[in-house]
Amino acid sequence: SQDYCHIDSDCGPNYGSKDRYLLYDVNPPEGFNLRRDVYMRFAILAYKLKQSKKDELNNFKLVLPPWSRLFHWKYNAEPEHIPWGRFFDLESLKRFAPVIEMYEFFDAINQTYGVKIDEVYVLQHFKDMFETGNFKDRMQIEQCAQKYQINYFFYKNVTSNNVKCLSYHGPATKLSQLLLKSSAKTILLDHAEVALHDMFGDRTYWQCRRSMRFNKDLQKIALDFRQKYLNSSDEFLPENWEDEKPKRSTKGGPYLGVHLRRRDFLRGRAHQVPSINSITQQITNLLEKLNLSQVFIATDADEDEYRDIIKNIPFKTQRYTPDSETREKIKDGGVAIIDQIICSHARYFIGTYESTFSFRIQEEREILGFPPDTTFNCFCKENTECPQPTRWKIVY
Ligand SMILES: C[C@@H]1O[C@H](OP(=O)(O)OP(=O)(O)OC[C@H]2O[C@@H](n3cnc4c(=O)[nH]c(N)nc43)[C@H](O)[C@@H]2O)[C@@H](O)[C@H](O)[C@@H]1O
Repeated sequence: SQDYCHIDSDCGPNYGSKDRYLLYDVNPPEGFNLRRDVYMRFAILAYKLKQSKKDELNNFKLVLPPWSRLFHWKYNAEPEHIPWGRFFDLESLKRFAPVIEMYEFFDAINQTYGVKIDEVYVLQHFKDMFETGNFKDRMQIEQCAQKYQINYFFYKNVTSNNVKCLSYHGPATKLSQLLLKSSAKTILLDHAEVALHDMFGDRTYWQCRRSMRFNKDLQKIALDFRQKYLNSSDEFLPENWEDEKPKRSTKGGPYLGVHLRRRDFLRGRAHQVPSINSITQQITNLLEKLNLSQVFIATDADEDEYRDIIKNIPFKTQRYTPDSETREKIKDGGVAIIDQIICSHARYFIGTYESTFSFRIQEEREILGFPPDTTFNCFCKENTECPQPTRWKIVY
């Protein structure tokens, strides 16, 4: 019979230490770039806990949920647990908040037979929130609104005997009240996306965002591509994000960067998504207006659709397509990041209305120091004017 590691049993090398572990998981259908935003809410919580350290209960490490079975990605082996270090620079993340990879957590508590999480809280919205318009910050253990199935990160041997549903409205940082009342060694918050940002767009938000530097191998692939095909070399950023200074003078490489979200957006957002003809027109007009002769297109469109998009653009077009060996190594997430890096270094960027993929590119360009006019642009349904993205400018 299996045995599990409990708070009382000193079954791992670090189990006797004062470290506590905060785990979180996100609603399965959520995509890569919303998950990056949820990470920020919890990294800021971990950062603030560390700053306010008063008692020994306040000793949390935030465990990074592996990238398992994302709805939009293809996985070869099932199930696959991709650690954060494959996409991000762990050292940079750790300079902001005390985060660790899931495998480091497993090592620390020695889960030879599996892990039983001491306390699990499944976050849910208050049932009456929209009816009564009560948007005050509050939290309360309530009946689960939906049947809940334990399936943490697609690990069969991560379970819990102590699961409660927590109706919640407020920023993730308010959860510190709950965490510091408990003395559990391991706490998992599921449906973490229910908790909001503490202060969206303030200095701490941007520090956290700046700490999310990409994995260095991916940065190198993107730089090689820009040098080889787009006549673009690197923009200066200091080695350490903490040394970055405000600037607005970045010019970017001599190309237009485009992010075109297609696939499920064609169904879910048909009233906003432009036709192929309209896209061709808008790209051509922009290239002429900006006096640029090449465009880099990041898109989730398939090859046929991509060919239809570029066939009537009378300028040089580029798309990043890795060979099969590279794709196997960097996965769909790596390709997405390389697309984002290349778009974020363009002289001018135009993205897709309300796509979090485009939002992350805009943030990257804010960090790089581009003038906002060259960043906060999106395609219109027709080749006319339409609402443009909110300008969430960087704060230092
Ligand atoms: C309709 C909603 O859309 C939301 O997507 P949205 O905000 O665009 O932003 P993402 O969640 O990042 O987009 C979903 C996935 O599509 C792929 N993708 C999109 N655009 C590109 C691109 O230009 N290049 C590459 N390489 N990959 C791309 C990528 O795998 C990304 O993780 C989802 O998060 C929600 O779950 C929901 O599906």
